[in-house]
Amino acid sequence: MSQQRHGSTPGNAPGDRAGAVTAFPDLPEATIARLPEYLRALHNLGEGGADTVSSEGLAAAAGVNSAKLRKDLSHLGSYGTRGVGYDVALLIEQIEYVLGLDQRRAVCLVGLGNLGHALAGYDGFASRGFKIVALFDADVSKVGEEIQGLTVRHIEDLGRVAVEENIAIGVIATPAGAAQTVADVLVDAGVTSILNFAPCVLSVPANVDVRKVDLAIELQILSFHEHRKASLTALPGGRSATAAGNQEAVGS
Ligand SMILES: NC(=O)c1ccc[n+]([C@@H]2O[C@H](COP(=O)([O-])OP(=O)(O)OC[C@H]3O[C@@H](n4cnc5c(N)ncnc54)[C@H](O)[C@@H]3O)[C@@H](O)[C@H]2O)c1
Repeated sequence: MSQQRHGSTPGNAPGDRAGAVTAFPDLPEATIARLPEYLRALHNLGEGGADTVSSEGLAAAAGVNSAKLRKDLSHLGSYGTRGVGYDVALLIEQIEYVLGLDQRRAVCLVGLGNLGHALAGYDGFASRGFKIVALFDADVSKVGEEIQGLTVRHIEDLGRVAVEENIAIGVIATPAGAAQTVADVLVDAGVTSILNFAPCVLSVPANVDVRKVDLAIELQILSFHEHRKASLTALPGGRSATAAGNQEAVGS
């Protein structure tokens, strides 16, 4: 098998955008979720001087199993070269193309409280294809504040600024009680992708994509795994005494 360039599979060639529009790869959600992990690992490998990487090497660097990785990359038409592996630069290009990272997306952030300040102050988004171009809050005492060279604007200005700045993605970092109102403002402004940090479900039109980030949910999932590990070690032959204590603590 040989590594195939974009275009060897219909519709994923950086140099063949017209084809891509007509046959954009229809990727499983789980694959889409892993592509950024591959990309991060590939950038690290490239910065470390690697030109090629085996599927096992990339899988280990991305923290997934290699069969899953090969399957994921086959969706992009990328199979690697037997005995050589994947071309790091080419694979970066392919993944960035599929994720749409070859176009820098303008992002706005709504809610400049504790979380909003941390997000606005983070300089790692730009290197990964995103630029925060506008900040909004409803609290007049925050309007006018400068954060990382941007001035906090009033939420009432969002509609106008979204058009001026061609904002593609809106990040919500307001309390849950305000998040739906903010989502409505974003949707009315033509924003079709929302990243929601508020712990609530948003109601949006079908053409709007919402991703939710909830650290409490992640902790609850880890809690489940802790609980399960404790249950297993409590079985005969396991570390029952310690496990029983853990299980009680997790389950309480
Ligand atoms: N996803 C996570 O893992 C995670 C972690 C921490 C906090 N959060 C959530 O993030 C949100 C923000 O948390 P925080 O600690 O920064 O809160 P905060 O109270 O410090 O800040 C909220 C900000 O939103 C602004 N705001 C309120 N209503 C608004 C509106 N209608 N339009 C524009 N701005 C408005 C407030 O003026 C304030 O500046 C909360 O919903 C919180 O539960 C999520």
